[in-house]
Amino acid sequence: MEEKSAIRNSLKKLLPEKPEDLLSIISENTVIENSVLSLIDEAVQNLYHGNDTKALDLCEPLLDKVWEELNTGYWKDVPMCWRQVYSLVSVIKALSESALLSDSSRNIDHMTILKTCDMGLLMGAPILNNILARMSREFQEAFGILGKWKREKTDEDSLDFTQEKKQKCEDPKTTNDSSERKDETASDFISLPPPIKTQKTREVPRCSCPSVEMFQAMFHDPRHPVIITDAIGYWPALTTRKWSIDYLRSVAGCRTVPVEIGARYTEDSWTQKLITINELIDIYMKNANSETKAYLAQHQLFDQVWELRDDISVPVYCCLGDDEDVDINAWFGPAGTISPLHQDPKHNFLCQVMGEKHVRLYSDEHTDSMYPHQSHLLHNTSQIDLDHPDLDQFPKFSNLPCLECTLRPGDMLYIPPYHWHYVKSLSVSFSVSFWWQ
Ligand SMILES: O=C(O)CCC(=O)C(=O)O
Ligand SMILES: [Fe+2]
Repeated sequence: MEEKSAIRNSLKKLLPEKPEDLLSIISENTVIENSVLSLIDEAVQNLYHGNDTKALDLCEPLLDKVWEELNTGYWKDVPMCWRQVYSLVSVIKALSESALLSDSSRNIDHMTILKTCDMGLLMGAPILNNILARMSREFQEAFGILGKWKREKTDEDSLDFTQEKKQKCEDPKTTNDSSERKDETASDFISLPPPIKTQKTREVPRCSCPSVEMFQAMFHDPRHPVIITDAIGYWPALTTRKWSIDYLRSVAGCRTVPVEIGARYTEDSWTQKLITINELIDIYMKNANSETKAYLAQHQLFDQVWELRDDISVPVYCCLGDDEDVDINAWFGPAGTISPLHQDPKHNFLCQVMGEKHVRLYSDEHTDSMYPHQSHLLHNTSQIDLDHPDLDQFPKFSNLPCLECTLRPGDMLYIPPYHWHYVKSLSVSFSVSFWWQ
């Protein structure tokens, strides 16, 4: 009982002092109807006056109303104020739930509250210096969900590896080690896409931690893919808090995330759903050949789970662009996930943290021979299925030069803007991509 009220109090400390300050995130001339505004006002007043039951009961109809607004039309056209209100009501809901943890008639447990925070983080827009991310961190810590990896800053966290950085670029044929494929869960064999004999295929070159100037002169300006080695080895994710299935469960297992369900996003049966990371692991990762693939793909997990953000760093080379504006995405899934041949508009560092991935690359100079889909939604994706290439249907593709590689933990692949890429995981895999420009 005491522990529960301690949790509630530590969460309440994150709130602004006065109800007006919480309400101030809604701008004066908003499109939100007065009836909704007065419900929000009532919920906030009840929360600040300790009427948690009343505050919580007001949240359900409010969230239903906002949900409807969020799901009308295209996501990009949804007015930002509705997303902010979704976050605001999620804050009220999570706080009043935390106060009612001991109320046996309510059936609220730690998962209920984390789910409320996550729904706000996923559907809402950040408010009050990302209060929902701060609340979920506080909540996980207070509830002891962070387990044995509970954060403790050590000197090793800030280890600087610069002294060890060697500047040398090598031919991949001589440096590709034959390290064995290791993987913690299923190790069934995942087949590579068939080689296309008419294409001249080379390995992506590897370069050990070049200086920024050297990277710019050799790869960035001429826009050549390269695997930079020895550049991210100091990340806590690869050292002190070495990521593993157990570690991810411990830090983020209870968190709700969007996953893609289906072999690849070009298929009709492909869909998305919200599940916890524990469910992703238990249901989809234990059997590599499981019929249905689930992939936590292109998700800004690090804005949601701050503990994981502390385990990685933005690569130094991003200073060649606007390093304030880097999109960091997580890609976590079982063996056999496929990102079909596609292109993205920004520079990319695809960093491998757990497991292995096979990548094929084609230069943007050959876009004419890549047969992009006609539809607006898939115009950045090729119609060519690399796992079953049909060269009669796509003849111009047959003679293109191809680059390929296998990414292993510690590898950082530079993909220049608009370079076509196909990615298949060969084991349970976690990659982090940095898109920058
Ligand atoms: O790792 C993957 O499955 C795809 C990564 C990707 O397409 C990207 O980082 O742009
Ligand atoms: Fe991509």
